[in-house]
Amino acid sequence: MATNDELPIEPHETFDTILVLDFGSQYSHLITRRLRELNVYSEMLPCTQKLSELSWEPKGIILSGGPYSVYWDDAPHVDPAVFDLDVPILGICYGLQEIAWHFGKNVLAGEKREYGHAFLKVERHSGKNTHVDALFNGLEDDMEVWMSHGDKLSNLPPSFVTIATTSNAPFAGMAHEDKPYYGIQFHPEVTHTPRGTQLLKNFAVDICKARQDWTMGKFVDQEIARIRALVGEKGQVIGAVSGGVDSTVAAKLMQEAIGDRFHAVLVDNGVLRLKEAQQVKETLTKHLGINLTVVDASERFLGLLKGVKDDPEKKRKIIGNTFIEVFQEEAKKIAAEAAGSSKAGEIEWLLQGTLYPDVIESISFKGPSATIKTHHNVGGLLAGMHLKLIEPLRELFKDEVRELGTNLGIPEELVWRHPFPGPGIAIRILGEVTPEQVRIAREADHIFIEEIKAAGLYRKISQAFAALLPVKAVGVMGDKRVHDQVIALRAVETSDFMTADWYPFDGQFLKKVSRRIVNEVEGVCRVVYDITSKPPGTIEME
Ligand SMILES: Nc1ncnc2c1ncn2[C@@H]1O[C@H](COP(=O)(O)OP(=O)(O)OP(=O)(O)O)[C@@H](O)[C@H]1O
Ligand SMILES: O=c1[nH]c(=O)c2[nH+]cn([C@@H]3O[C@H](COP(=O)(O)O)[C@@H](O)[C@H]3O)c2[nH]1
Ligand SMILES: NC(=O)CC[C@H](N)C(=O)O
Ligand SMILES: [Mg+2]
Repeated sequence: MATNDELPIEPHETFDTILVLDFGSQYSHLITRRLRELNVYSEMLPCTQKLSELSWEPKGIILSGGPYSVYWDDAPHVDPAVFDLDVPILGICYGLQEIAWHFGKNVLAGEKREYGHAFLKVERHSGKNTHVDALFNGLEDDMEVWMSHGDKLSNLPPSFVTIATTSNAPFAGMAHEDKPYYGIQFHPEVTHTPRGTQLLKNFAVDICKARQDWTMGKFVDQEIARIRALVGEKGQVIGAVSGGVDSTVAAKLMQEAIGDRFHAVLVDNGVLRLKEAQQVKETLTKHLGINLTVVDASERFLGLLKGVKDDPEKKRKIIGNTFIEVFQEEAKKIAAEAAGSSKAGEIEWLLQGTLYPDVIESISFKGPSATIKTHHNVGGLLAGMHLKLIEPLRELFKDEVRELGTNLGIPEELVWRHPFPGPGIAIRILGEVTPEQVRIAREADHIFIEEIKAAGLYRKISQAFAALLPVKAVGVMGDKRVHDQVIALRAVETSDFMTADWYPFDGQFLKKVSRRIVNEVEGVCRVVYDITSKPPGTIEME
């Protein structure tokens, strides 16, 4: 493990790094993911990144796809200084067009758009110019690829040769005769291009000569060393820990790094899942040795939520703000308790479970996307508390966090838990949140999840829950008329939670869940299944 003197501060300083410059494609982050799967470290920055402001040297640069046309007046362009760096460059789709535009201004709107599968013919040049073939080395002459473009090159820029064609795109692949510059019109990062990962490997490993040494184990060692150096010998850290995978993994890292100088706090806001606070406490304390305080603030939260009926944003704000208040009070208490002891230092740091997609969103050159709903945010704690942030997962994607959690010995059922929002069941109870409504929603949710697990479907589904609708329907139970509430089940499949599709359960499964909920949960006489994708729906109900 590194000592403080030789402390590796950022992964790009120790690992050979491929820089992805993002032009706004929906798939840009997948390029980074694919490279990391090859154990090549990669980071993504906006396409507008000034190279003079970059403090580290990439081994290679990939220009991503994007929704613009390079010939538009307001199209984004890469800092021309990338072509002065002595590193290989690969342009993908818009990226190819950007290279062509830089060298020849030769891109225009095609007569035919090309979306979906296409057959690529590779052109080899061995003999005179072997390096231009390097991108397709070891790949077949005919490849299935995936395209998504409307623009095309009118001709090759000077000094480039064709390395691949499709029936609609005579310049589907090009390479510079002397320099390691390549462009491809198709997307190697999507699974619909079956040999795409091999192509990215050819670029990163063979052409850029990047070492394949990015592993979770090394990342953990570095991160622990970095945390120790940041916090110092005495510093104390407080962390909001929900029992969700992100905050649990972050907490485990902190605990490994600084032991009992890390204080994890779980706020029971009265709208957690059934018996959740107890279970999380047990898992974190007993199995993971994390010093967790559960603050029971359920009455306070439910008191504040009383009477809030028609405005979901109001619920979210009440919960978000009260989280902050409770957390601040707790930080003060911990500091006061530690004040007398010899090891005590001030609480200067706040742990957050920020992931790479959140970072990407906030650095996007397009700016953050429109607010659909206010996600409760521990970042809001900063103003009053003057805490500095530690975000050990800020370079990782969710599936990498799961891998890291597994490496750290966190039990599988915790690592693979479905995400659960901070405002909890409150945003799954449409209408007023009362203790009785919480009971109904919780019990129904518990049955639904129990059945999903029993059917072996939990890992196939990305997120599932029961919501409680604010309407009553008539039913007949035991020959008596009932007038009770309606539960809506929701289960979705998604890779990034930005878009999602509802899960196609079979009828028998739904029958069983419905029967159990109506029989076992008092106050419910009907169950419906939500078959809305996102968009236009969102995953949560409010
Ligand atoms: N009940 C809670 N008590 C303390 N902190 C919480 C609570 N709920 C949420 N948080 C904080 O808010 C952060 C964001 O919540 P979010 O649900 O996105 O992440 P998570 O709970 O760690 O993981 P997951 O996405 O798997 O649910 C958490 O990482 C945690 O710091
Ligand atoms: O910690 C959180 N605080 C919130 O306020 C919040 N709102 C939504 N979510 C989660 O975000 C993902 C996308 O949800 P939506 O489609 O409903 O926006 C889903 O996984 C949601 O559960 C939240 N998580
Ligand atoms: N996917 C892309 O990068 C598309 C690039 C460009 N907008 C085109 O239509 O050709
Ligand atoms: Mg959560």
